[in-house]
Amino acid sequence: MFNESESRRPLRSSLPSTGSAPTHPRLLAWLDEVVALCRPDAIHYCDGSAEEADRLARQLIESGTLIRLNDELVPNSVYARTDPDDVARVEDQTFICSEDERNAGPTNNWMDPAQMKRIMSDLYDGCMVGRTLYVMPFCMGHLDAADPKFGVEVSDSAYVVLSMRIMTRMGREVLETMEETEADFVPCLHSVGMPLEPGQADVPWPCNETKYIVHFTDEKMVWSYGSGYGGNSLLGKKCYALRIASVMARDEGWLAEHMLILKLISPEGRAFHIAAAFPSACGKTNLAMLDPTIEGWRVETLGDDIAWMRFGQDGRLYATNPETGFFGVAPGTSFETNPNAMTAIRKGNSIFTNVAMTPEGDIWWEGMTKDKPETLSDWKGRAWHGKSGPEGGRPEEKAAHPNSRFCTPIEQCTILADEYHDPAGVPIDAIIFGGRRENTVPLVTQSRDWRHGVFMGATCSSESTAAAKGAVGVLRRDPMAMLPFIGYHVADYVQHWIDIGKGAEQSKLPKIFYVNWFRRDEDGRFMWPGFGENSRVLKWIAQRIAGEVDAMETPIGLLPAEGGIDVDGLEISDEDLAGVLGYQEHEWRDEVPRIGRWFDSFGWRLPREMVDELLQLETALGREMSNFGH
Ligand SMILES: Nc1nc2c(ncn2[C@@H]2O[C@H](COP(=O)(O)OP(=O)(O)OP(=O)(O)O)[C@@H](O)[C@H]2O)c(=O)[nH]1
Ligand SMILES: O=C([O-])CC(=O)C(=O)O
Ligand SMILES: [Mn+2]
Repeated sequence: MFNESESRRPLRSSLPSTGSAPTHPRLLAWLDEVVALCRPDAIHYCDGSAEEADRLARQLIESGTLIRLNDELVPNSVYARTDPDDVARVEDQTFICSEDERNAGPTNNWMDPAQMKRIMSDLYDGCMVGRTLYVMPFCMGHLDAADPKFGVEVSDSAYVVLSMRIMTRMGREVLETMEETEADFVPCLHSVGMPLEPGQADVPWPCNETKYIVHFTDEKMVWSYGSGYGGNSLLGKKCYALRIASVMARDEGWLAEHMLILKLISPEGRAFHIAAAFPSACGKTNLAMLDPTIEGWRVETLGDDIAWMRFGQDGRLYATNPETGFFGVAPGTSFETNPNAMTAIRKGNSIFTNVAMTPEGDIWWEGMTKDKPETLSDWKGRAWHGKSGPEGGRPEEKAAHPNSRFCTPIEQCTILADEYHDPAGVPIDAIIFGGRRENTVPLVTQSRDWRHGVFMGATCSSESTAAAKGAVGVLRRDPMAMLPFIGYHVADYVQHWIDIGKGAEQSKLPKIFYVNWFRRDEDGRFMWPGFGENSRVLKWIAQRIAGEVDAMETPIGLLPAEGGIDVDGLEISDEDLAGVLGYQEHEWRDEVPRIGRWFDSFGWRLPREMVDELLQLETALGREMSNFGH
């Protein structure tokens, strides 16, 4: 695959190695090529064991990449500070390299796969000199799933090994299953892009200014170079479970989505399964672990970031979480906002990246406690005293990077639903789309039907966050919260959603809702308290599914009727409540041409159904305008 066969290149078999080598023929052939190209000094075949993780953590602590945290406060946990320029996904440098440019579509960067391979092979040439190559067989989803999805990540970063072990099923058992069943796998090649010459000292966070996150979607292969940060380096997550899997899902008739999965249980004990898509840093982890403020209602967690949904024998859509950990946004997480996440985190066995640290060796971030500790060392390693900000910095700086993260095993979540362990997953009753909009989009809207729901998802928009490099707070369309993760043409993706609905028995399809927790008043204050109070919206959704409450038909969809949302005991002014629940016609009249321009960008592949929906919205708004005479 690299068009290289020079004899000076090292042979894998001549390298010092630890762990047991695979026998899988395709894997061996691929490893031979990687070794010849990247030229690591040694190779380690990961077994995924706790002993292996311990050993690697100790090495990384010694070399200065990791700091051990206080065992009494966060047991068995470590802390990493990245290079200040390697803190988020790099969407500009993320590519979908399909053979045919037209299949990448207008929302992805594209390059000819052969050209990309030439560029990256030059970068990979000798990129692991002085380093160890780690081989990580992994499985996204259950090993005993009907159609298990295997991958093998090879990386020169032990931080990646420790993180992959938390986030995926990784190691010996996976390899054995792959070998026994002669299963194919997605090759995922990762390098931090910083070789070490003999005698050259390493830096705490090796990376390269040049970064590429590349998906060969026809071949089903991932190449990542230059970044050690989560979404760029843990290749099972966004690269495989969303970008590559979305292509598989299109071809095989299922859905790979950027969604949390939760189980909502009513006071009578009735269970509702809900999948919800919000863009990065817009509230998936928080909703997945929600602690309801309303009497008698409970939430159990199934997943907080990725959902794979397939039709079951009974014609219903079943969701599974292919991951085994949380890679959650730290700032804003507290015992008040997300007690379940805090409890899971406090059990330890976690990796914290770019948070702040107290002198006692505890973690801290903005929003964790009301008051900032007196002394801290921040995510850049600078000392903080009192309120004055970092030494040599500005007082308004944050001690934890806004995209700092905790990486924690999902099993530590005390409200994990039993069904998480079921390879068949859970039947989904409702799908929620959402975004971060300071205006226009009401707290909750139900779609009239599947097609209208797909329209809501396809036109979903959000203000950008710190989860990706670039300006924060810029409004962009983010279809189904998948904008950075669709592995093919966005129009075909929306068509796929429409087709999923067409092929199904309508009454068995999940109901679709659109929510917005982020509406603000003129002073920029959030009008809806959010977090645990979002349970009031979930209750309305459950009651809609059960047919227990009425809704109001409006041009934009079905809104809660007067008194429909349970606000018993909620501290909210009538003005704020009306402000979040209602919709402003003038805002929607402004929204229609924006949606039109968004759809224009799809080109001729834009599904006809979406044009119809937009026309219907426009007409309904027009009619409404004349009805009310303004
Ligand atoms: N105002 C408000 N903020 C919220 C709410 N839910 C979450 N947030 C904030 O949104 C930010 C991100 O929330 P997360 O739940 O971590 O987002 P996510 O969608 O899981 O993010 P990724 O892991 O990047 O995919 C945090 O700062 C939260 O405090 C809410 O209901 N209201
Ligand atoms: O992928 C990452 O780095 C973190 C994440 O969940 C997201 O950005 O949606
Ligand atoms: Mn995410």
